[in-house]
Amino acid sequence: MQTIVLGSSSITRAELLNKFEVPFIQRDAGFDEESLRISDPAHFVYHATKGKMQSYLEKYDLEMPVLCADTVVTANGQILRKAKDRADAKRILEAQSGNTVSILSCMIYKSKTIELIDLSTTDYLFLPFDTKALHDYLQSDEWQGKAGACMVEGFCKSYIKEVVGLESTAMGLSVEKLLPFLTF
Ligand SMILES: Nc1nc2c(ncn2[C@@H]2O[C@H](COP(=O)(O)OP(=O)(O)OP(=O)(O)O)[C@@H](O)[C@H]2O)c(=O)[nH]1
Repeated sequence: MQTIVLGSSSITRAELLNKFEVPFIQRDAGFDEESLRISDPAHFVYHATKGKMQSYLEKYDLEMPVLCADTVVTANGQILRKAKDRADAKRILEAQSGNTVSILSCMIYKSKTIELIDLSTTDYLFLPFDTKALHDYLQSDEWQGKAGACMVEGFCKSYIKEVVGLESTAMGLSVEKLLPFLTF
């Protein structure tokens, strides 16, 4: 399998590619999502991913295929992105406690021969988060750098009452959907 570029600074996305044994190098795409003024979650995550890809291609060529992605969490129709600080993380997590949450991940894979664009959603019905467990999680700083301050494989896992969709999508990269295209 050809080595690709993960055009992302995300540790989680790197861990996902390693889990699926996809050979890659990692480069930051260097796009500022804060520049986007889009309230619709699907539009936001798509344009953020397009922006990352465009930013990457301004700096690098396509000698190696490149993969960019973006993830947002939504609850009550709001976009819940990465928390700015612990208080923001508390607000964001409380919006998800006992609630239906959708996590949207968009990815764009581009090589000299193909371009794949995928936008997937994983829906969770969470039980109410235990107050002390939430406090301890907030003290841990694990919420930092995570869309929605959420870790579906970590803190949030024990509160999952129902789930529809891939866990990888919820973690930031729908790798299972990418794999068939890596041999093109
Ligand atoms: N471990 C973990 N990480 C998550 C989860 N949900 C979202 N994330 C991560 O949250 C981050 C969402 O922020 P993005 O702006 O999409 O990506 P980033 O980390 O800033 O990295 P770039 O691609 O360089 O922008 C990504 O790194 C996701 O992998 C989760 O449930 N578990």
